[in-house]
Amino acid sequence: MDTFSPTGTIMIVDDTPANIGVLFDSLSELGYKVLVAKDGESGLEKIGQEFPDLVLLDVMMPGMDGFEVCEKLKADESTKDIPVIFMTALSETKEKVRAFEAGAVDYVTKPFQTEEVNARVLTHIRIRQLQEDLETEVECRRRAEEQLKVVNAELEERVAERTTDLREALQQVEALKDQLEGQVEHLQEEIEREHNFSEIIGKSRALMEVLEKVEMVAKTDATVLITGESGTGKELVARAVHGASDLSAGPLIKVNCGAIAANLVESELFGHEKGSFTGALAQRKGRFELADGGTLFLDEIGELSPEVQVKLLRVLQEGEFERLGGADTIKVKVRIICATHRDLAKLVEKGEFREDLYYRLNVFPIENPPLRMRKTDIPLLADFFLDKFSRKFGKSISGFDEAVAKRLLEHSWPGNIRELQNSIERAVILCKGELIDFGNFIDSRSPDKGGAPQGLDELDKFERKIYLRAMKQANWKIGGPEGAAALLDRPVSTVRDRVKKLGLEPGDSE
Ligand SMILES: Nc1ncnc2c1ncn2[C@@H]1O[C@H](COP(=O)(O)OP(=O)(O)OP(=O)(O)O)[C@@H](O)[C@H]1O
Repeated sequence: MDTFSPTGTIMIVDDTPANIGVLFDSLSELGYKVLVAKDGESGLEKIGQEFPDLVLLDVMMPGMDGFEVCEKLKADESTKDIPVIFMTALSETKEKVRAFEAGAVDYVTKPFQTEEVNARVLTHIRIRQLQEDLETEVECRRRAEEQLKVVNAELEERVAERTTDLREALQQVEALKDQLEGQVEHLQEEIEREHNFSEIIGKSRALMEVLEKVEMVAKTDATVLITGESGTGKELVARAVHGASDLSAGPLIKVNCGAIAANLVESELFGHEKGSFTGALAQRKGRFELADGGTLFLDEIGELSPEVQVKLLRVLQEGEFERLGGADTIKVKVRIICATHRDLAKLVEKGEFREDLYYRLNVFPIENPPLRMRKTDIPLLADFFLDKFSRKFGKSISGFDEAVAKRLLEHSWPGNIRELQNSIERAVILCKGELIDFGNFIDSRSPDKGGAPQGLDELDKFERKIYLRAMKQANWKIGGPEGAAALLDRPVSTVRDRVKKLGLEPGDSE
């Protein structure tokens, strides 16, 4: 059902009062507000003031006729949308066409039926209102769309800003992650290194460089030549290379080339068949055979005799050898690590060491720095040995007194870590209190009788005493199984050097 009710303002422009009267009554009765004008000019003026919702316009009027009024209304932006219904007595189609051309929406023919006029008025008011509603809605939508566009643009801008922020943050996080991963890797390597080489005490840069080299070479099968002064831990480094290698499950066989009597070196290295020489009571496997599938550590390689150097070269080149007195060729897979405290290059120069063997051995050199070049390790090592020997001898010694701690750092340690270790072992034995003091470094029960040259410090004096005793016991022989070197468990060349430096001679007193 149509619920549209007649509301709004209607302007009647007509020069015939009777017409106005009829229309006024019937439209007012329906509920419209009705305005009237009696000619074109005043009608136009009133419409411009009141803006009615519809105009009923007479065509034939004195002065300005209906067509002209209508054209003027349509030409004015403020009134052009007001619907105009012509009232005409003309039945000529031409006139009606003209009315539409002037902008009318409809016409009624005079004399008119009020129902028809009412129905047309209501229809056009309704159309006009629907049109207005539509226009309002279109405008609302247009505004909403515009606002939406603005909001979208703002959002897009914010999203772009946020994306840039997030990207930057992400880049920073990634950089941080890389950095942290690097640090973790480095720390893991350090922990691993410390764990892998846990028996090697020290944190000095020089020692770390040695351990880095150990790690690098361990996984290869390259021959390693460890150099460095006596007592710097060359054997420990050799063990570390073996321990970190793929052969670690295999044996590590050590040969001290300097300690074996020259005539036995061959048999030691390559083995012998029963009866191959006097005293060869049974077949014996040499160290090369024993080391098969593992590592052979040739310590004091610089002490090898020229004959054995040739044989060693052959094994290294061909990986095979024969036992002494044997005919069978034995093949082995052995990784070689050698060590020396001597300058092999100099020995080559002097013709005491084969050049070709030197190059075979010197594939991957590792130089162990002397203790005086890594002083930061001294307190760590001293504490380590103090702890070790305190336990061993069941003593509770908490440390070193200040003077000793200072002296330990100042001493030049010609015998390196071995010397430090031996000094601390003796001091622990002699120590009666809780702290190691200077007195513990001198054997107080055998006072110095002036046999030692002046100028040696306490540690050197003690070393002198030890060497002198060993030399006396060995009847002043340095090499050989009963020589002083074997007694002291030190290389012949070292003992020879020290005896000379300490100025020891038969007849010296302690
Ligand atoms: N970094 C270290 N941490 C703990 N102990 C060490 C360290 N370096 C060496 N030592 C100890 O010092 C002693 C001497 O070390 P090692 O025998 O390895 O020295 P070397 O250089 O082979 O000596 P040489 O040339 O006289 O044979 C050993 O008892 C060893 O355990």
